[in-house]
Amino acid sequence: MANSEYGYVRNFEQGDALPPSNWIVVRIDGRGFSKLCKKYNFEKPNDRRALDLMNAVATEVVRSFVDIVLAYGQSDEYSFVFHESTGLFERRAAKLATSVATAFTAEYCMQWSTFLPDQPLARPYPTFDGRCVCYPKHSILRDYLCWRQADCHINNLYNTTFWNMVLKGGMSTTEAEQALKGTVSSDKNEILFSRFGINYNSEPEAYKKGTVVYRLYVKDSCVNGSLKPENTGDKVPDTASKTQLEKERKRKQKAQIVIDHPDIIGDAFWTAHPYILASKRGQDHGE
Ligand SMILES: Nc1nc2c(ncn2[C@@H]2O[C@H](COP(=O)(O)OP(=O)(O)OP(=O)(O)O)[C@@H](O)[C@H]2O)c(=O)[nH]1
Ligand SMILES: [Mg+2]
Ligand SMILES: [Mg+2]
Repeated sequence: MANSEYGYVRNFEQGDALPPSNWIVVRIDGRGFSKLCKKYNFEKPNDRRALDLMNAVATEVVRSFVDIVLAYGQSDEYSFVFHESTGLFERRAAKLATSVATAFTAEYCMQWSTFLPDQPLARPYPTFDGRCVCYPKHSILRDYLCWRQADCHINNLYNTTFWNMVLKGGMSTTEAEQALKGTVSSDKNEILFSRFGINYNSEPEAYKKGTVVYRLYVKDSCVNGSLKPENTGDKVPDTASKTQLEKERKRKQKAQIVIDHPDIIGDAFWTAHPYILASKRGQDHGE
């Protein structure tokens, strides 16, 4: 059929392969979740059940795409970081974004009743959009993750203060909005403490920092994020053999997946887990 008179229509398709040696972030975001959260009476500003659902779903997505090295989530979004060396779907942007977003959507709907058993899901069902962004350097990828975590903190501090003023302080939403105009972080901390007896620092880490999902490897079982080659002495081949790649894939599938709420702006998390963003052998760009 390829050579039929209709074959030429393929020429209208646009290539969308992402550049090599870039970290690829697929960020998914809930469509119209402001409305959805109202419809299902999600607790304000954070609904633990909805958050747990998002994290359980992200864990399954990480499990099913072995080239995802880390995922970071907050609110109705999750960023999935694919290793810079991934060859999945020939790095085609649309395939990556749609595959992750649809996997997330399907899993979210399937797991909904486990986390919100009293709220039967009805149409329009929750959906998530997805986009790919490339980061050419490990340091820029780190800045991207800092950006999302800082956003989580800023929004959570605002929302926590706002909803306390409304739900406990008896203000209307307009009054609370007006009162918070022009305030900085320390003002909000002070409002929370003096009016509601809340020490913001004691709020749950999951709300303040968002969630990180990653594979936990037993110490020393990996070299630069790759399986330590067996029976090769100290020699590490530049290009992994098919058997090695297959072994590595299996090891990733079996690895324990961790859900945690660490600070990812500072260095401590990255120093403790150097394999997460490690370049593979032969692909180190000397950063
Ligand atoms: N009540 C409540 N709302 C939440 C929770 N998590 C997320 N949201 C809401 O979800 C919305 C997410 O914001 P956006 O993604 O910017 O907006 P959206 O309505 O999803 O719109 P689009 O993403 O543009 O389709 C915000 O309104 C949040 O307040 C929660 O745990 N509780
Ligand atoms: Mg949204
Ligand atoms: Mg959002």
